[in-house]
Amino acid sequence: MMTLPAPAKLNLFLYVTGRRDDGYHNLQTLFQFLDHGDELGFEPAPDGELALGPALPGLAPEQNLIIRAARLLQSKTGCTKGARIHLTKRLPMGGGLGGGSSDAATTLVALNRLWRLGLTLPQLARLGLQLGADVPVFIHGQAAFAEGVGERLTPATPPEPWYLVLNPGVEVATAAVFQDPALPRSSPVLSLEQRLSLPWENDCEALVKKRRPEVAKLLGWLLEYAPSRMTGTGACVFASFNSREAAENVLAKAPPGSQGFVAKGCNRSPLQTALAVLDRGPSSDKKDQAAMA
Ligand SMILES: C[C@](O)(CO)[C@H](O)COP(=O)(O)OP(=O)(O)OC[C@H]1O[C@@H](n2ccc(N)nc2=O)[C@H](O)[C@@H]1O
Ligand SMILES: Nc1ncnc2c1ncn2[C@@H]1O[C@H](COP(=O)(O)OP(=O)(O)OP(=O)(O)O)[C@@H](O)[C@H]1O
Repeated sequence: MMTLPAPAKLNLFLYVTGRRDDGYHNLQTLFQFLDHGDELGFEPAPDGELALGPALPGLAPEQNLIIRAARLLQSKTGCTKGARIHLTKRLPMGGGLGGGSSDAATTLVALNRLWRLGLTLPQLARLGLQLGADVPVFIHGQAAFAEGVGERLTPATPPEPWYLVLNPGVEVATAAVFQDPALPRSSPVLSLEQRLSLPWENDCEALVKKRRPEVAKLLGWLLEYAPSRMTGTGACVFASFNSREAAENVLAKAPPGSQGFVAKGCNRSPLQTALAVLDRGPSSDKKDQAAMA
């Protein structure tokens, strides 16, 4: 079984700079990964068979981005191989942590290896974009300033603090936020340097706080302890700390009904780190040990 992580992302800032003719929005956002997320296991299966378990409540397997990613890869390459996929779901759905997109990205990268298709990361990222605006950054696996709908990526190296992520327990549909007439859509297009030097904000935050009092309440609570924001289109909120211990101390006091976790910000995706370990293989570990002895 090939086991690989599907990490969460945070949008450290998120500005909406305009609406395109197709209804999608141009953004300027800073993506960073977390060392916390879902986990996927992949095993070969015959005759193009695709099986996924356990099922996610309320989501038919054919709608799951994991199966959609696998089918897309089969149809684009004509591959007739199959896979059995095991999903350990840890990320809240509709939480703004990109769980579905990350699952799709890990599936594309893993099956490209399992089925020996030889697609490059840019080719996989182009395929992934058909599944969701956030999929390409998960495939490239490097923290990035994203523009366009999220597909134009410039690598970035923001600080890597500890984060406390809190989930108010409500699901926010991304499409509903982008369709809302009250969403501000005219932030200026600035350079990465300008964006980094200005305060980091999220253009969706005020609207979601208004529509979802649970988000407003939790963010208000968290702001008492540390600088805090919403990620993506919500509903999760996050605050940064200098140490794991400081973040865990605040988690221990979190209001009843909220759920959360502490994780480290990573500019290199845990998926890339796991793939590098796979590539090195057990034999090169032994060689390293021998070289160090
Ligand atoms: C807002 C972010 O979370 C920032 O990371 C993402 O850009 C959202 O990415 P995602 O969940 O992969 O979104 P998609 O599945 O591609 O799109 C969901 C819906 O959100 C809207 N949408 C999404 C991304 C974008 N740049 N403009 C949009 O208007 C579209 O109505 C779309 O139908
Ligand atoms: N493997 C999957 N994991 C989670 N959601 C999935 C998956 N496949 C399909 N979905 C659908 O996608 C929707 C959004 O899920 P996701 O967890 O990616 O939201 P999100 O964290 O808000 O993402 P983003 O920040 O990219 O908007 C879910 O409500 C669900 O209907």
